[in-house]
Amino acid sequence: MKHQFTDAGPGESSLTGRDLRITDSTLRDGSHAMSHQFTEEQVRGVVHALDAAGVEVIEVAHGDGLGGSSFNYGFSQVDEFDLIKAAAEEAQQAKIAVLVLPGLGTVENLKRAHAMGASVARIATHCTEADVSIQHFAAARDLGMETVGFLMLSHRAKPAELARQGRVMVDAGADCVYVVDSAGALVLSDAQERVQALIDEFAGSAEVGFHGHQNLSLGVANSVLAYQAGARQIDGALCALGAGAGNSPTEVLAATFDRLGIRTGVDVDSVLAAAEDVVQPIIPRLPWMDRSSITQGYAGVYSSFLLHAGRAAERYGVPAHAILQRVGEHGYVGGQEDMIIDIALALQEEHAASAALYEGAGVGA
Ligand SMILES: CC[C@H](O)CC(=O)C(=O)O
Ligand SMILES: [Mn+2]
Repeated sequence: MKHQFTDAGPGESSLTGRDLRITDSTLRDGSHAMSHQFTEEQVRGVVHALDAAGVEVIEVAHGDGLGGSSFNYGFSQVDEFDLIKAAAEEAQQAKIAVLVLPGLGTVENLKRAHAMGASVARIATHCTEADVSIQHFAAARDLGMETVGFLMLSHRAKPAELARQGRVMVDAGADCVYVVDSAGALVLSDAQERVQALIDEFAGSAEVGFHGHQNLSLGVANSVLAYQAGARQIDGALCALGAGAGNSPTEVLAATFDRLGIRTGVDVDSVLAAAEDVVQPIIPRLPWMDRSSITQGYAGVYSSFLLHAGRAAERYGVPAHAILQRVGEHGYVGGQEDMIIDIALALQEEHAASAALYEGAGVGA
């Protein structure tokens, strides 16, 4: 059954006649791939192009959400509140969204983002920890913001458990809850079953969204399956700019849904131009499915760990994909970035020990 939005309200569009809302996260998830170095000029250019293409929600923040700029996660070049303000000034019709991870971003950060012009609060927790979002939903609703819950690393919870966690967010005030495939680890029916479980649980009382990553190259296919299961909010990023192998490319989502006759309200030609003319020239490295990012999808590792693992690999002389494989085996979650160093040191020690053994045995002498 197709869902039609009619009038503006929380979770709804002021546009009529579209079946699905695309939220673009180039300026938030893409911040991971940019090592959080977006400038105000770049933000204005991307917002202008997305807005003109008809994208209705544009997320802007540090890659790890409000308050993420830090030694542990990486410092932003420009204060995210200045970027949010610039985005809100630039947007003619699009809403500006922000992401908050309770424990990292605070209610005070949310209030400040709202004062800068953000009107959608996306509140993210690990997929089994939805209860830590409750006061943030209350604060967002008090501010009159549209509210979206983000259940991260959704592959780590079975559909029924994810639905229970989604219920916690809806009861706390979420207008929509996303199945977030942070590791790009969900394979087709895995994504669809999780979306379906939330749809059944909410029974129309809240929407369901899907946020994909390309580590196994399934972001767009999973998004289509999510739509077919009932998701009505789908995330993307121009040129796939996002953590790991990147997000589902917004321009591919727009083109694919258009070919399926599913209306997104996004003009395909304009969004293709936005990707090629505005984003491609400013990014140092296109997200790609290489050994490390595929390992993330395969082993179920948080996409934002990619560049942290790359830096540790360089520093300690061990392969990034080996670090990520082990992160997957340990099941580390967002916030445990420092364990990447621990693993790199352990791998370095193991390599040194096996090299000594090799030499001691006279092999290669
Ligand atoms: C660190 C927040 C994270 O990047 C949120 C997200 O986009 C995801 O979990 O995929
Ligand atoms: Mn993401």
